[in-house]
Amino acid sequence: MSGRTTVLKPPEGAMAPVRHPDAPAPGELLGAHYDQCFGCGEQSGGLRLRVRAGEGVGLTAEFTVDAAHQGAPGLAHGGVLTAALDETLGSLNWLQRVIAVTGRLETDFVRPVPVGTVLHLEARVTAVHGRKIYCAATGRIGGPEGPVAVRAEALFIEVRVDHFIKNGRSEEINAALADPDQVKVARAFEVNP
Ligand SMILES: CCCCCCCC(=O)SCCNC(=O)CCNC(=O)[C@H](O)C(C)(C)COP(=O)(O)OP(=O)(O)OC[C@H]1O[C@@H](n2cnc3c(N)ncnc32)[C@H](O)[C@@H]1OP(=O)(O)O
Repeated sequence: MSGRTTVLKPPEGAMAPVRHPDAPAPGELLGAHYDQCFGCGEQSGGLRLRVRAGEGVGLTAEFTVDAAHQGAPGLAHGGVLTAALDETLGSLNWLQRVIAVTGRLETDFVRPVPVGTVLHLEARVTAVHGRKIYCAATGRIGGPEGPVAVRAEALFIEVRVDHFIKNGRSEEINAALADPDQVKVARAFEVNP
């Protein structure tokens, strides 16, 4: 028995995900979509996640747990590990060229993750039904084939770019829109150019 909520099970009629023909090639580093992003940006205390496109609608990522990510002494905080899973899963949308946000995310914490550990993440979209994108991820320690420390299933919901413009604080929205680099502007709002 998985114990997962049924909303994370793709309904009858769900389709296989489709990789966009212009998606980054397998092995290609995706880079930060927004330099202030807690997950993939460079600011101190953030996760500085490095994500690479994989085959199909799948990818891999690495996250190094540092002292700023602790919960218990010497161990990663569970919320930080969930954030790493969320960011990794969110990056899948780049491969489909869809703008989507996390609606629901359920995490299993299988093993404690010490500070200094590199978490090797792998994520894939399992199904799509209308605006709903079903996906799953694992995080392993000790290497990409090491034991699973965390895993998650999630449901992302496709949104329009207005979702960010309407809901984000105007200070950051205006600053992001004012960037002369139009590629950076598009990426900040999760539209993979
Ligand atoms: C490179 C990318 C990096 C990305 C960073 C990582 C991703 C993130 O962390 S994104 C930030 C966190 N998420 C958010 O802030 C989202 C906040 N929530 C919202 O804005 C809205 O609730 C939103 C957009 C998810 C859904 O609202 P709305 O567009 O009105 O959709 P709505 O009509 O209610 O629902 C659409 C469908 O989704 C389902 N749904 C919506 N929310 C959920 C949920 N939480 N759980 C299960 N199902 C849901 C609905 O049941 C409905 O299903 P159906 O079509 O079968 O009836």
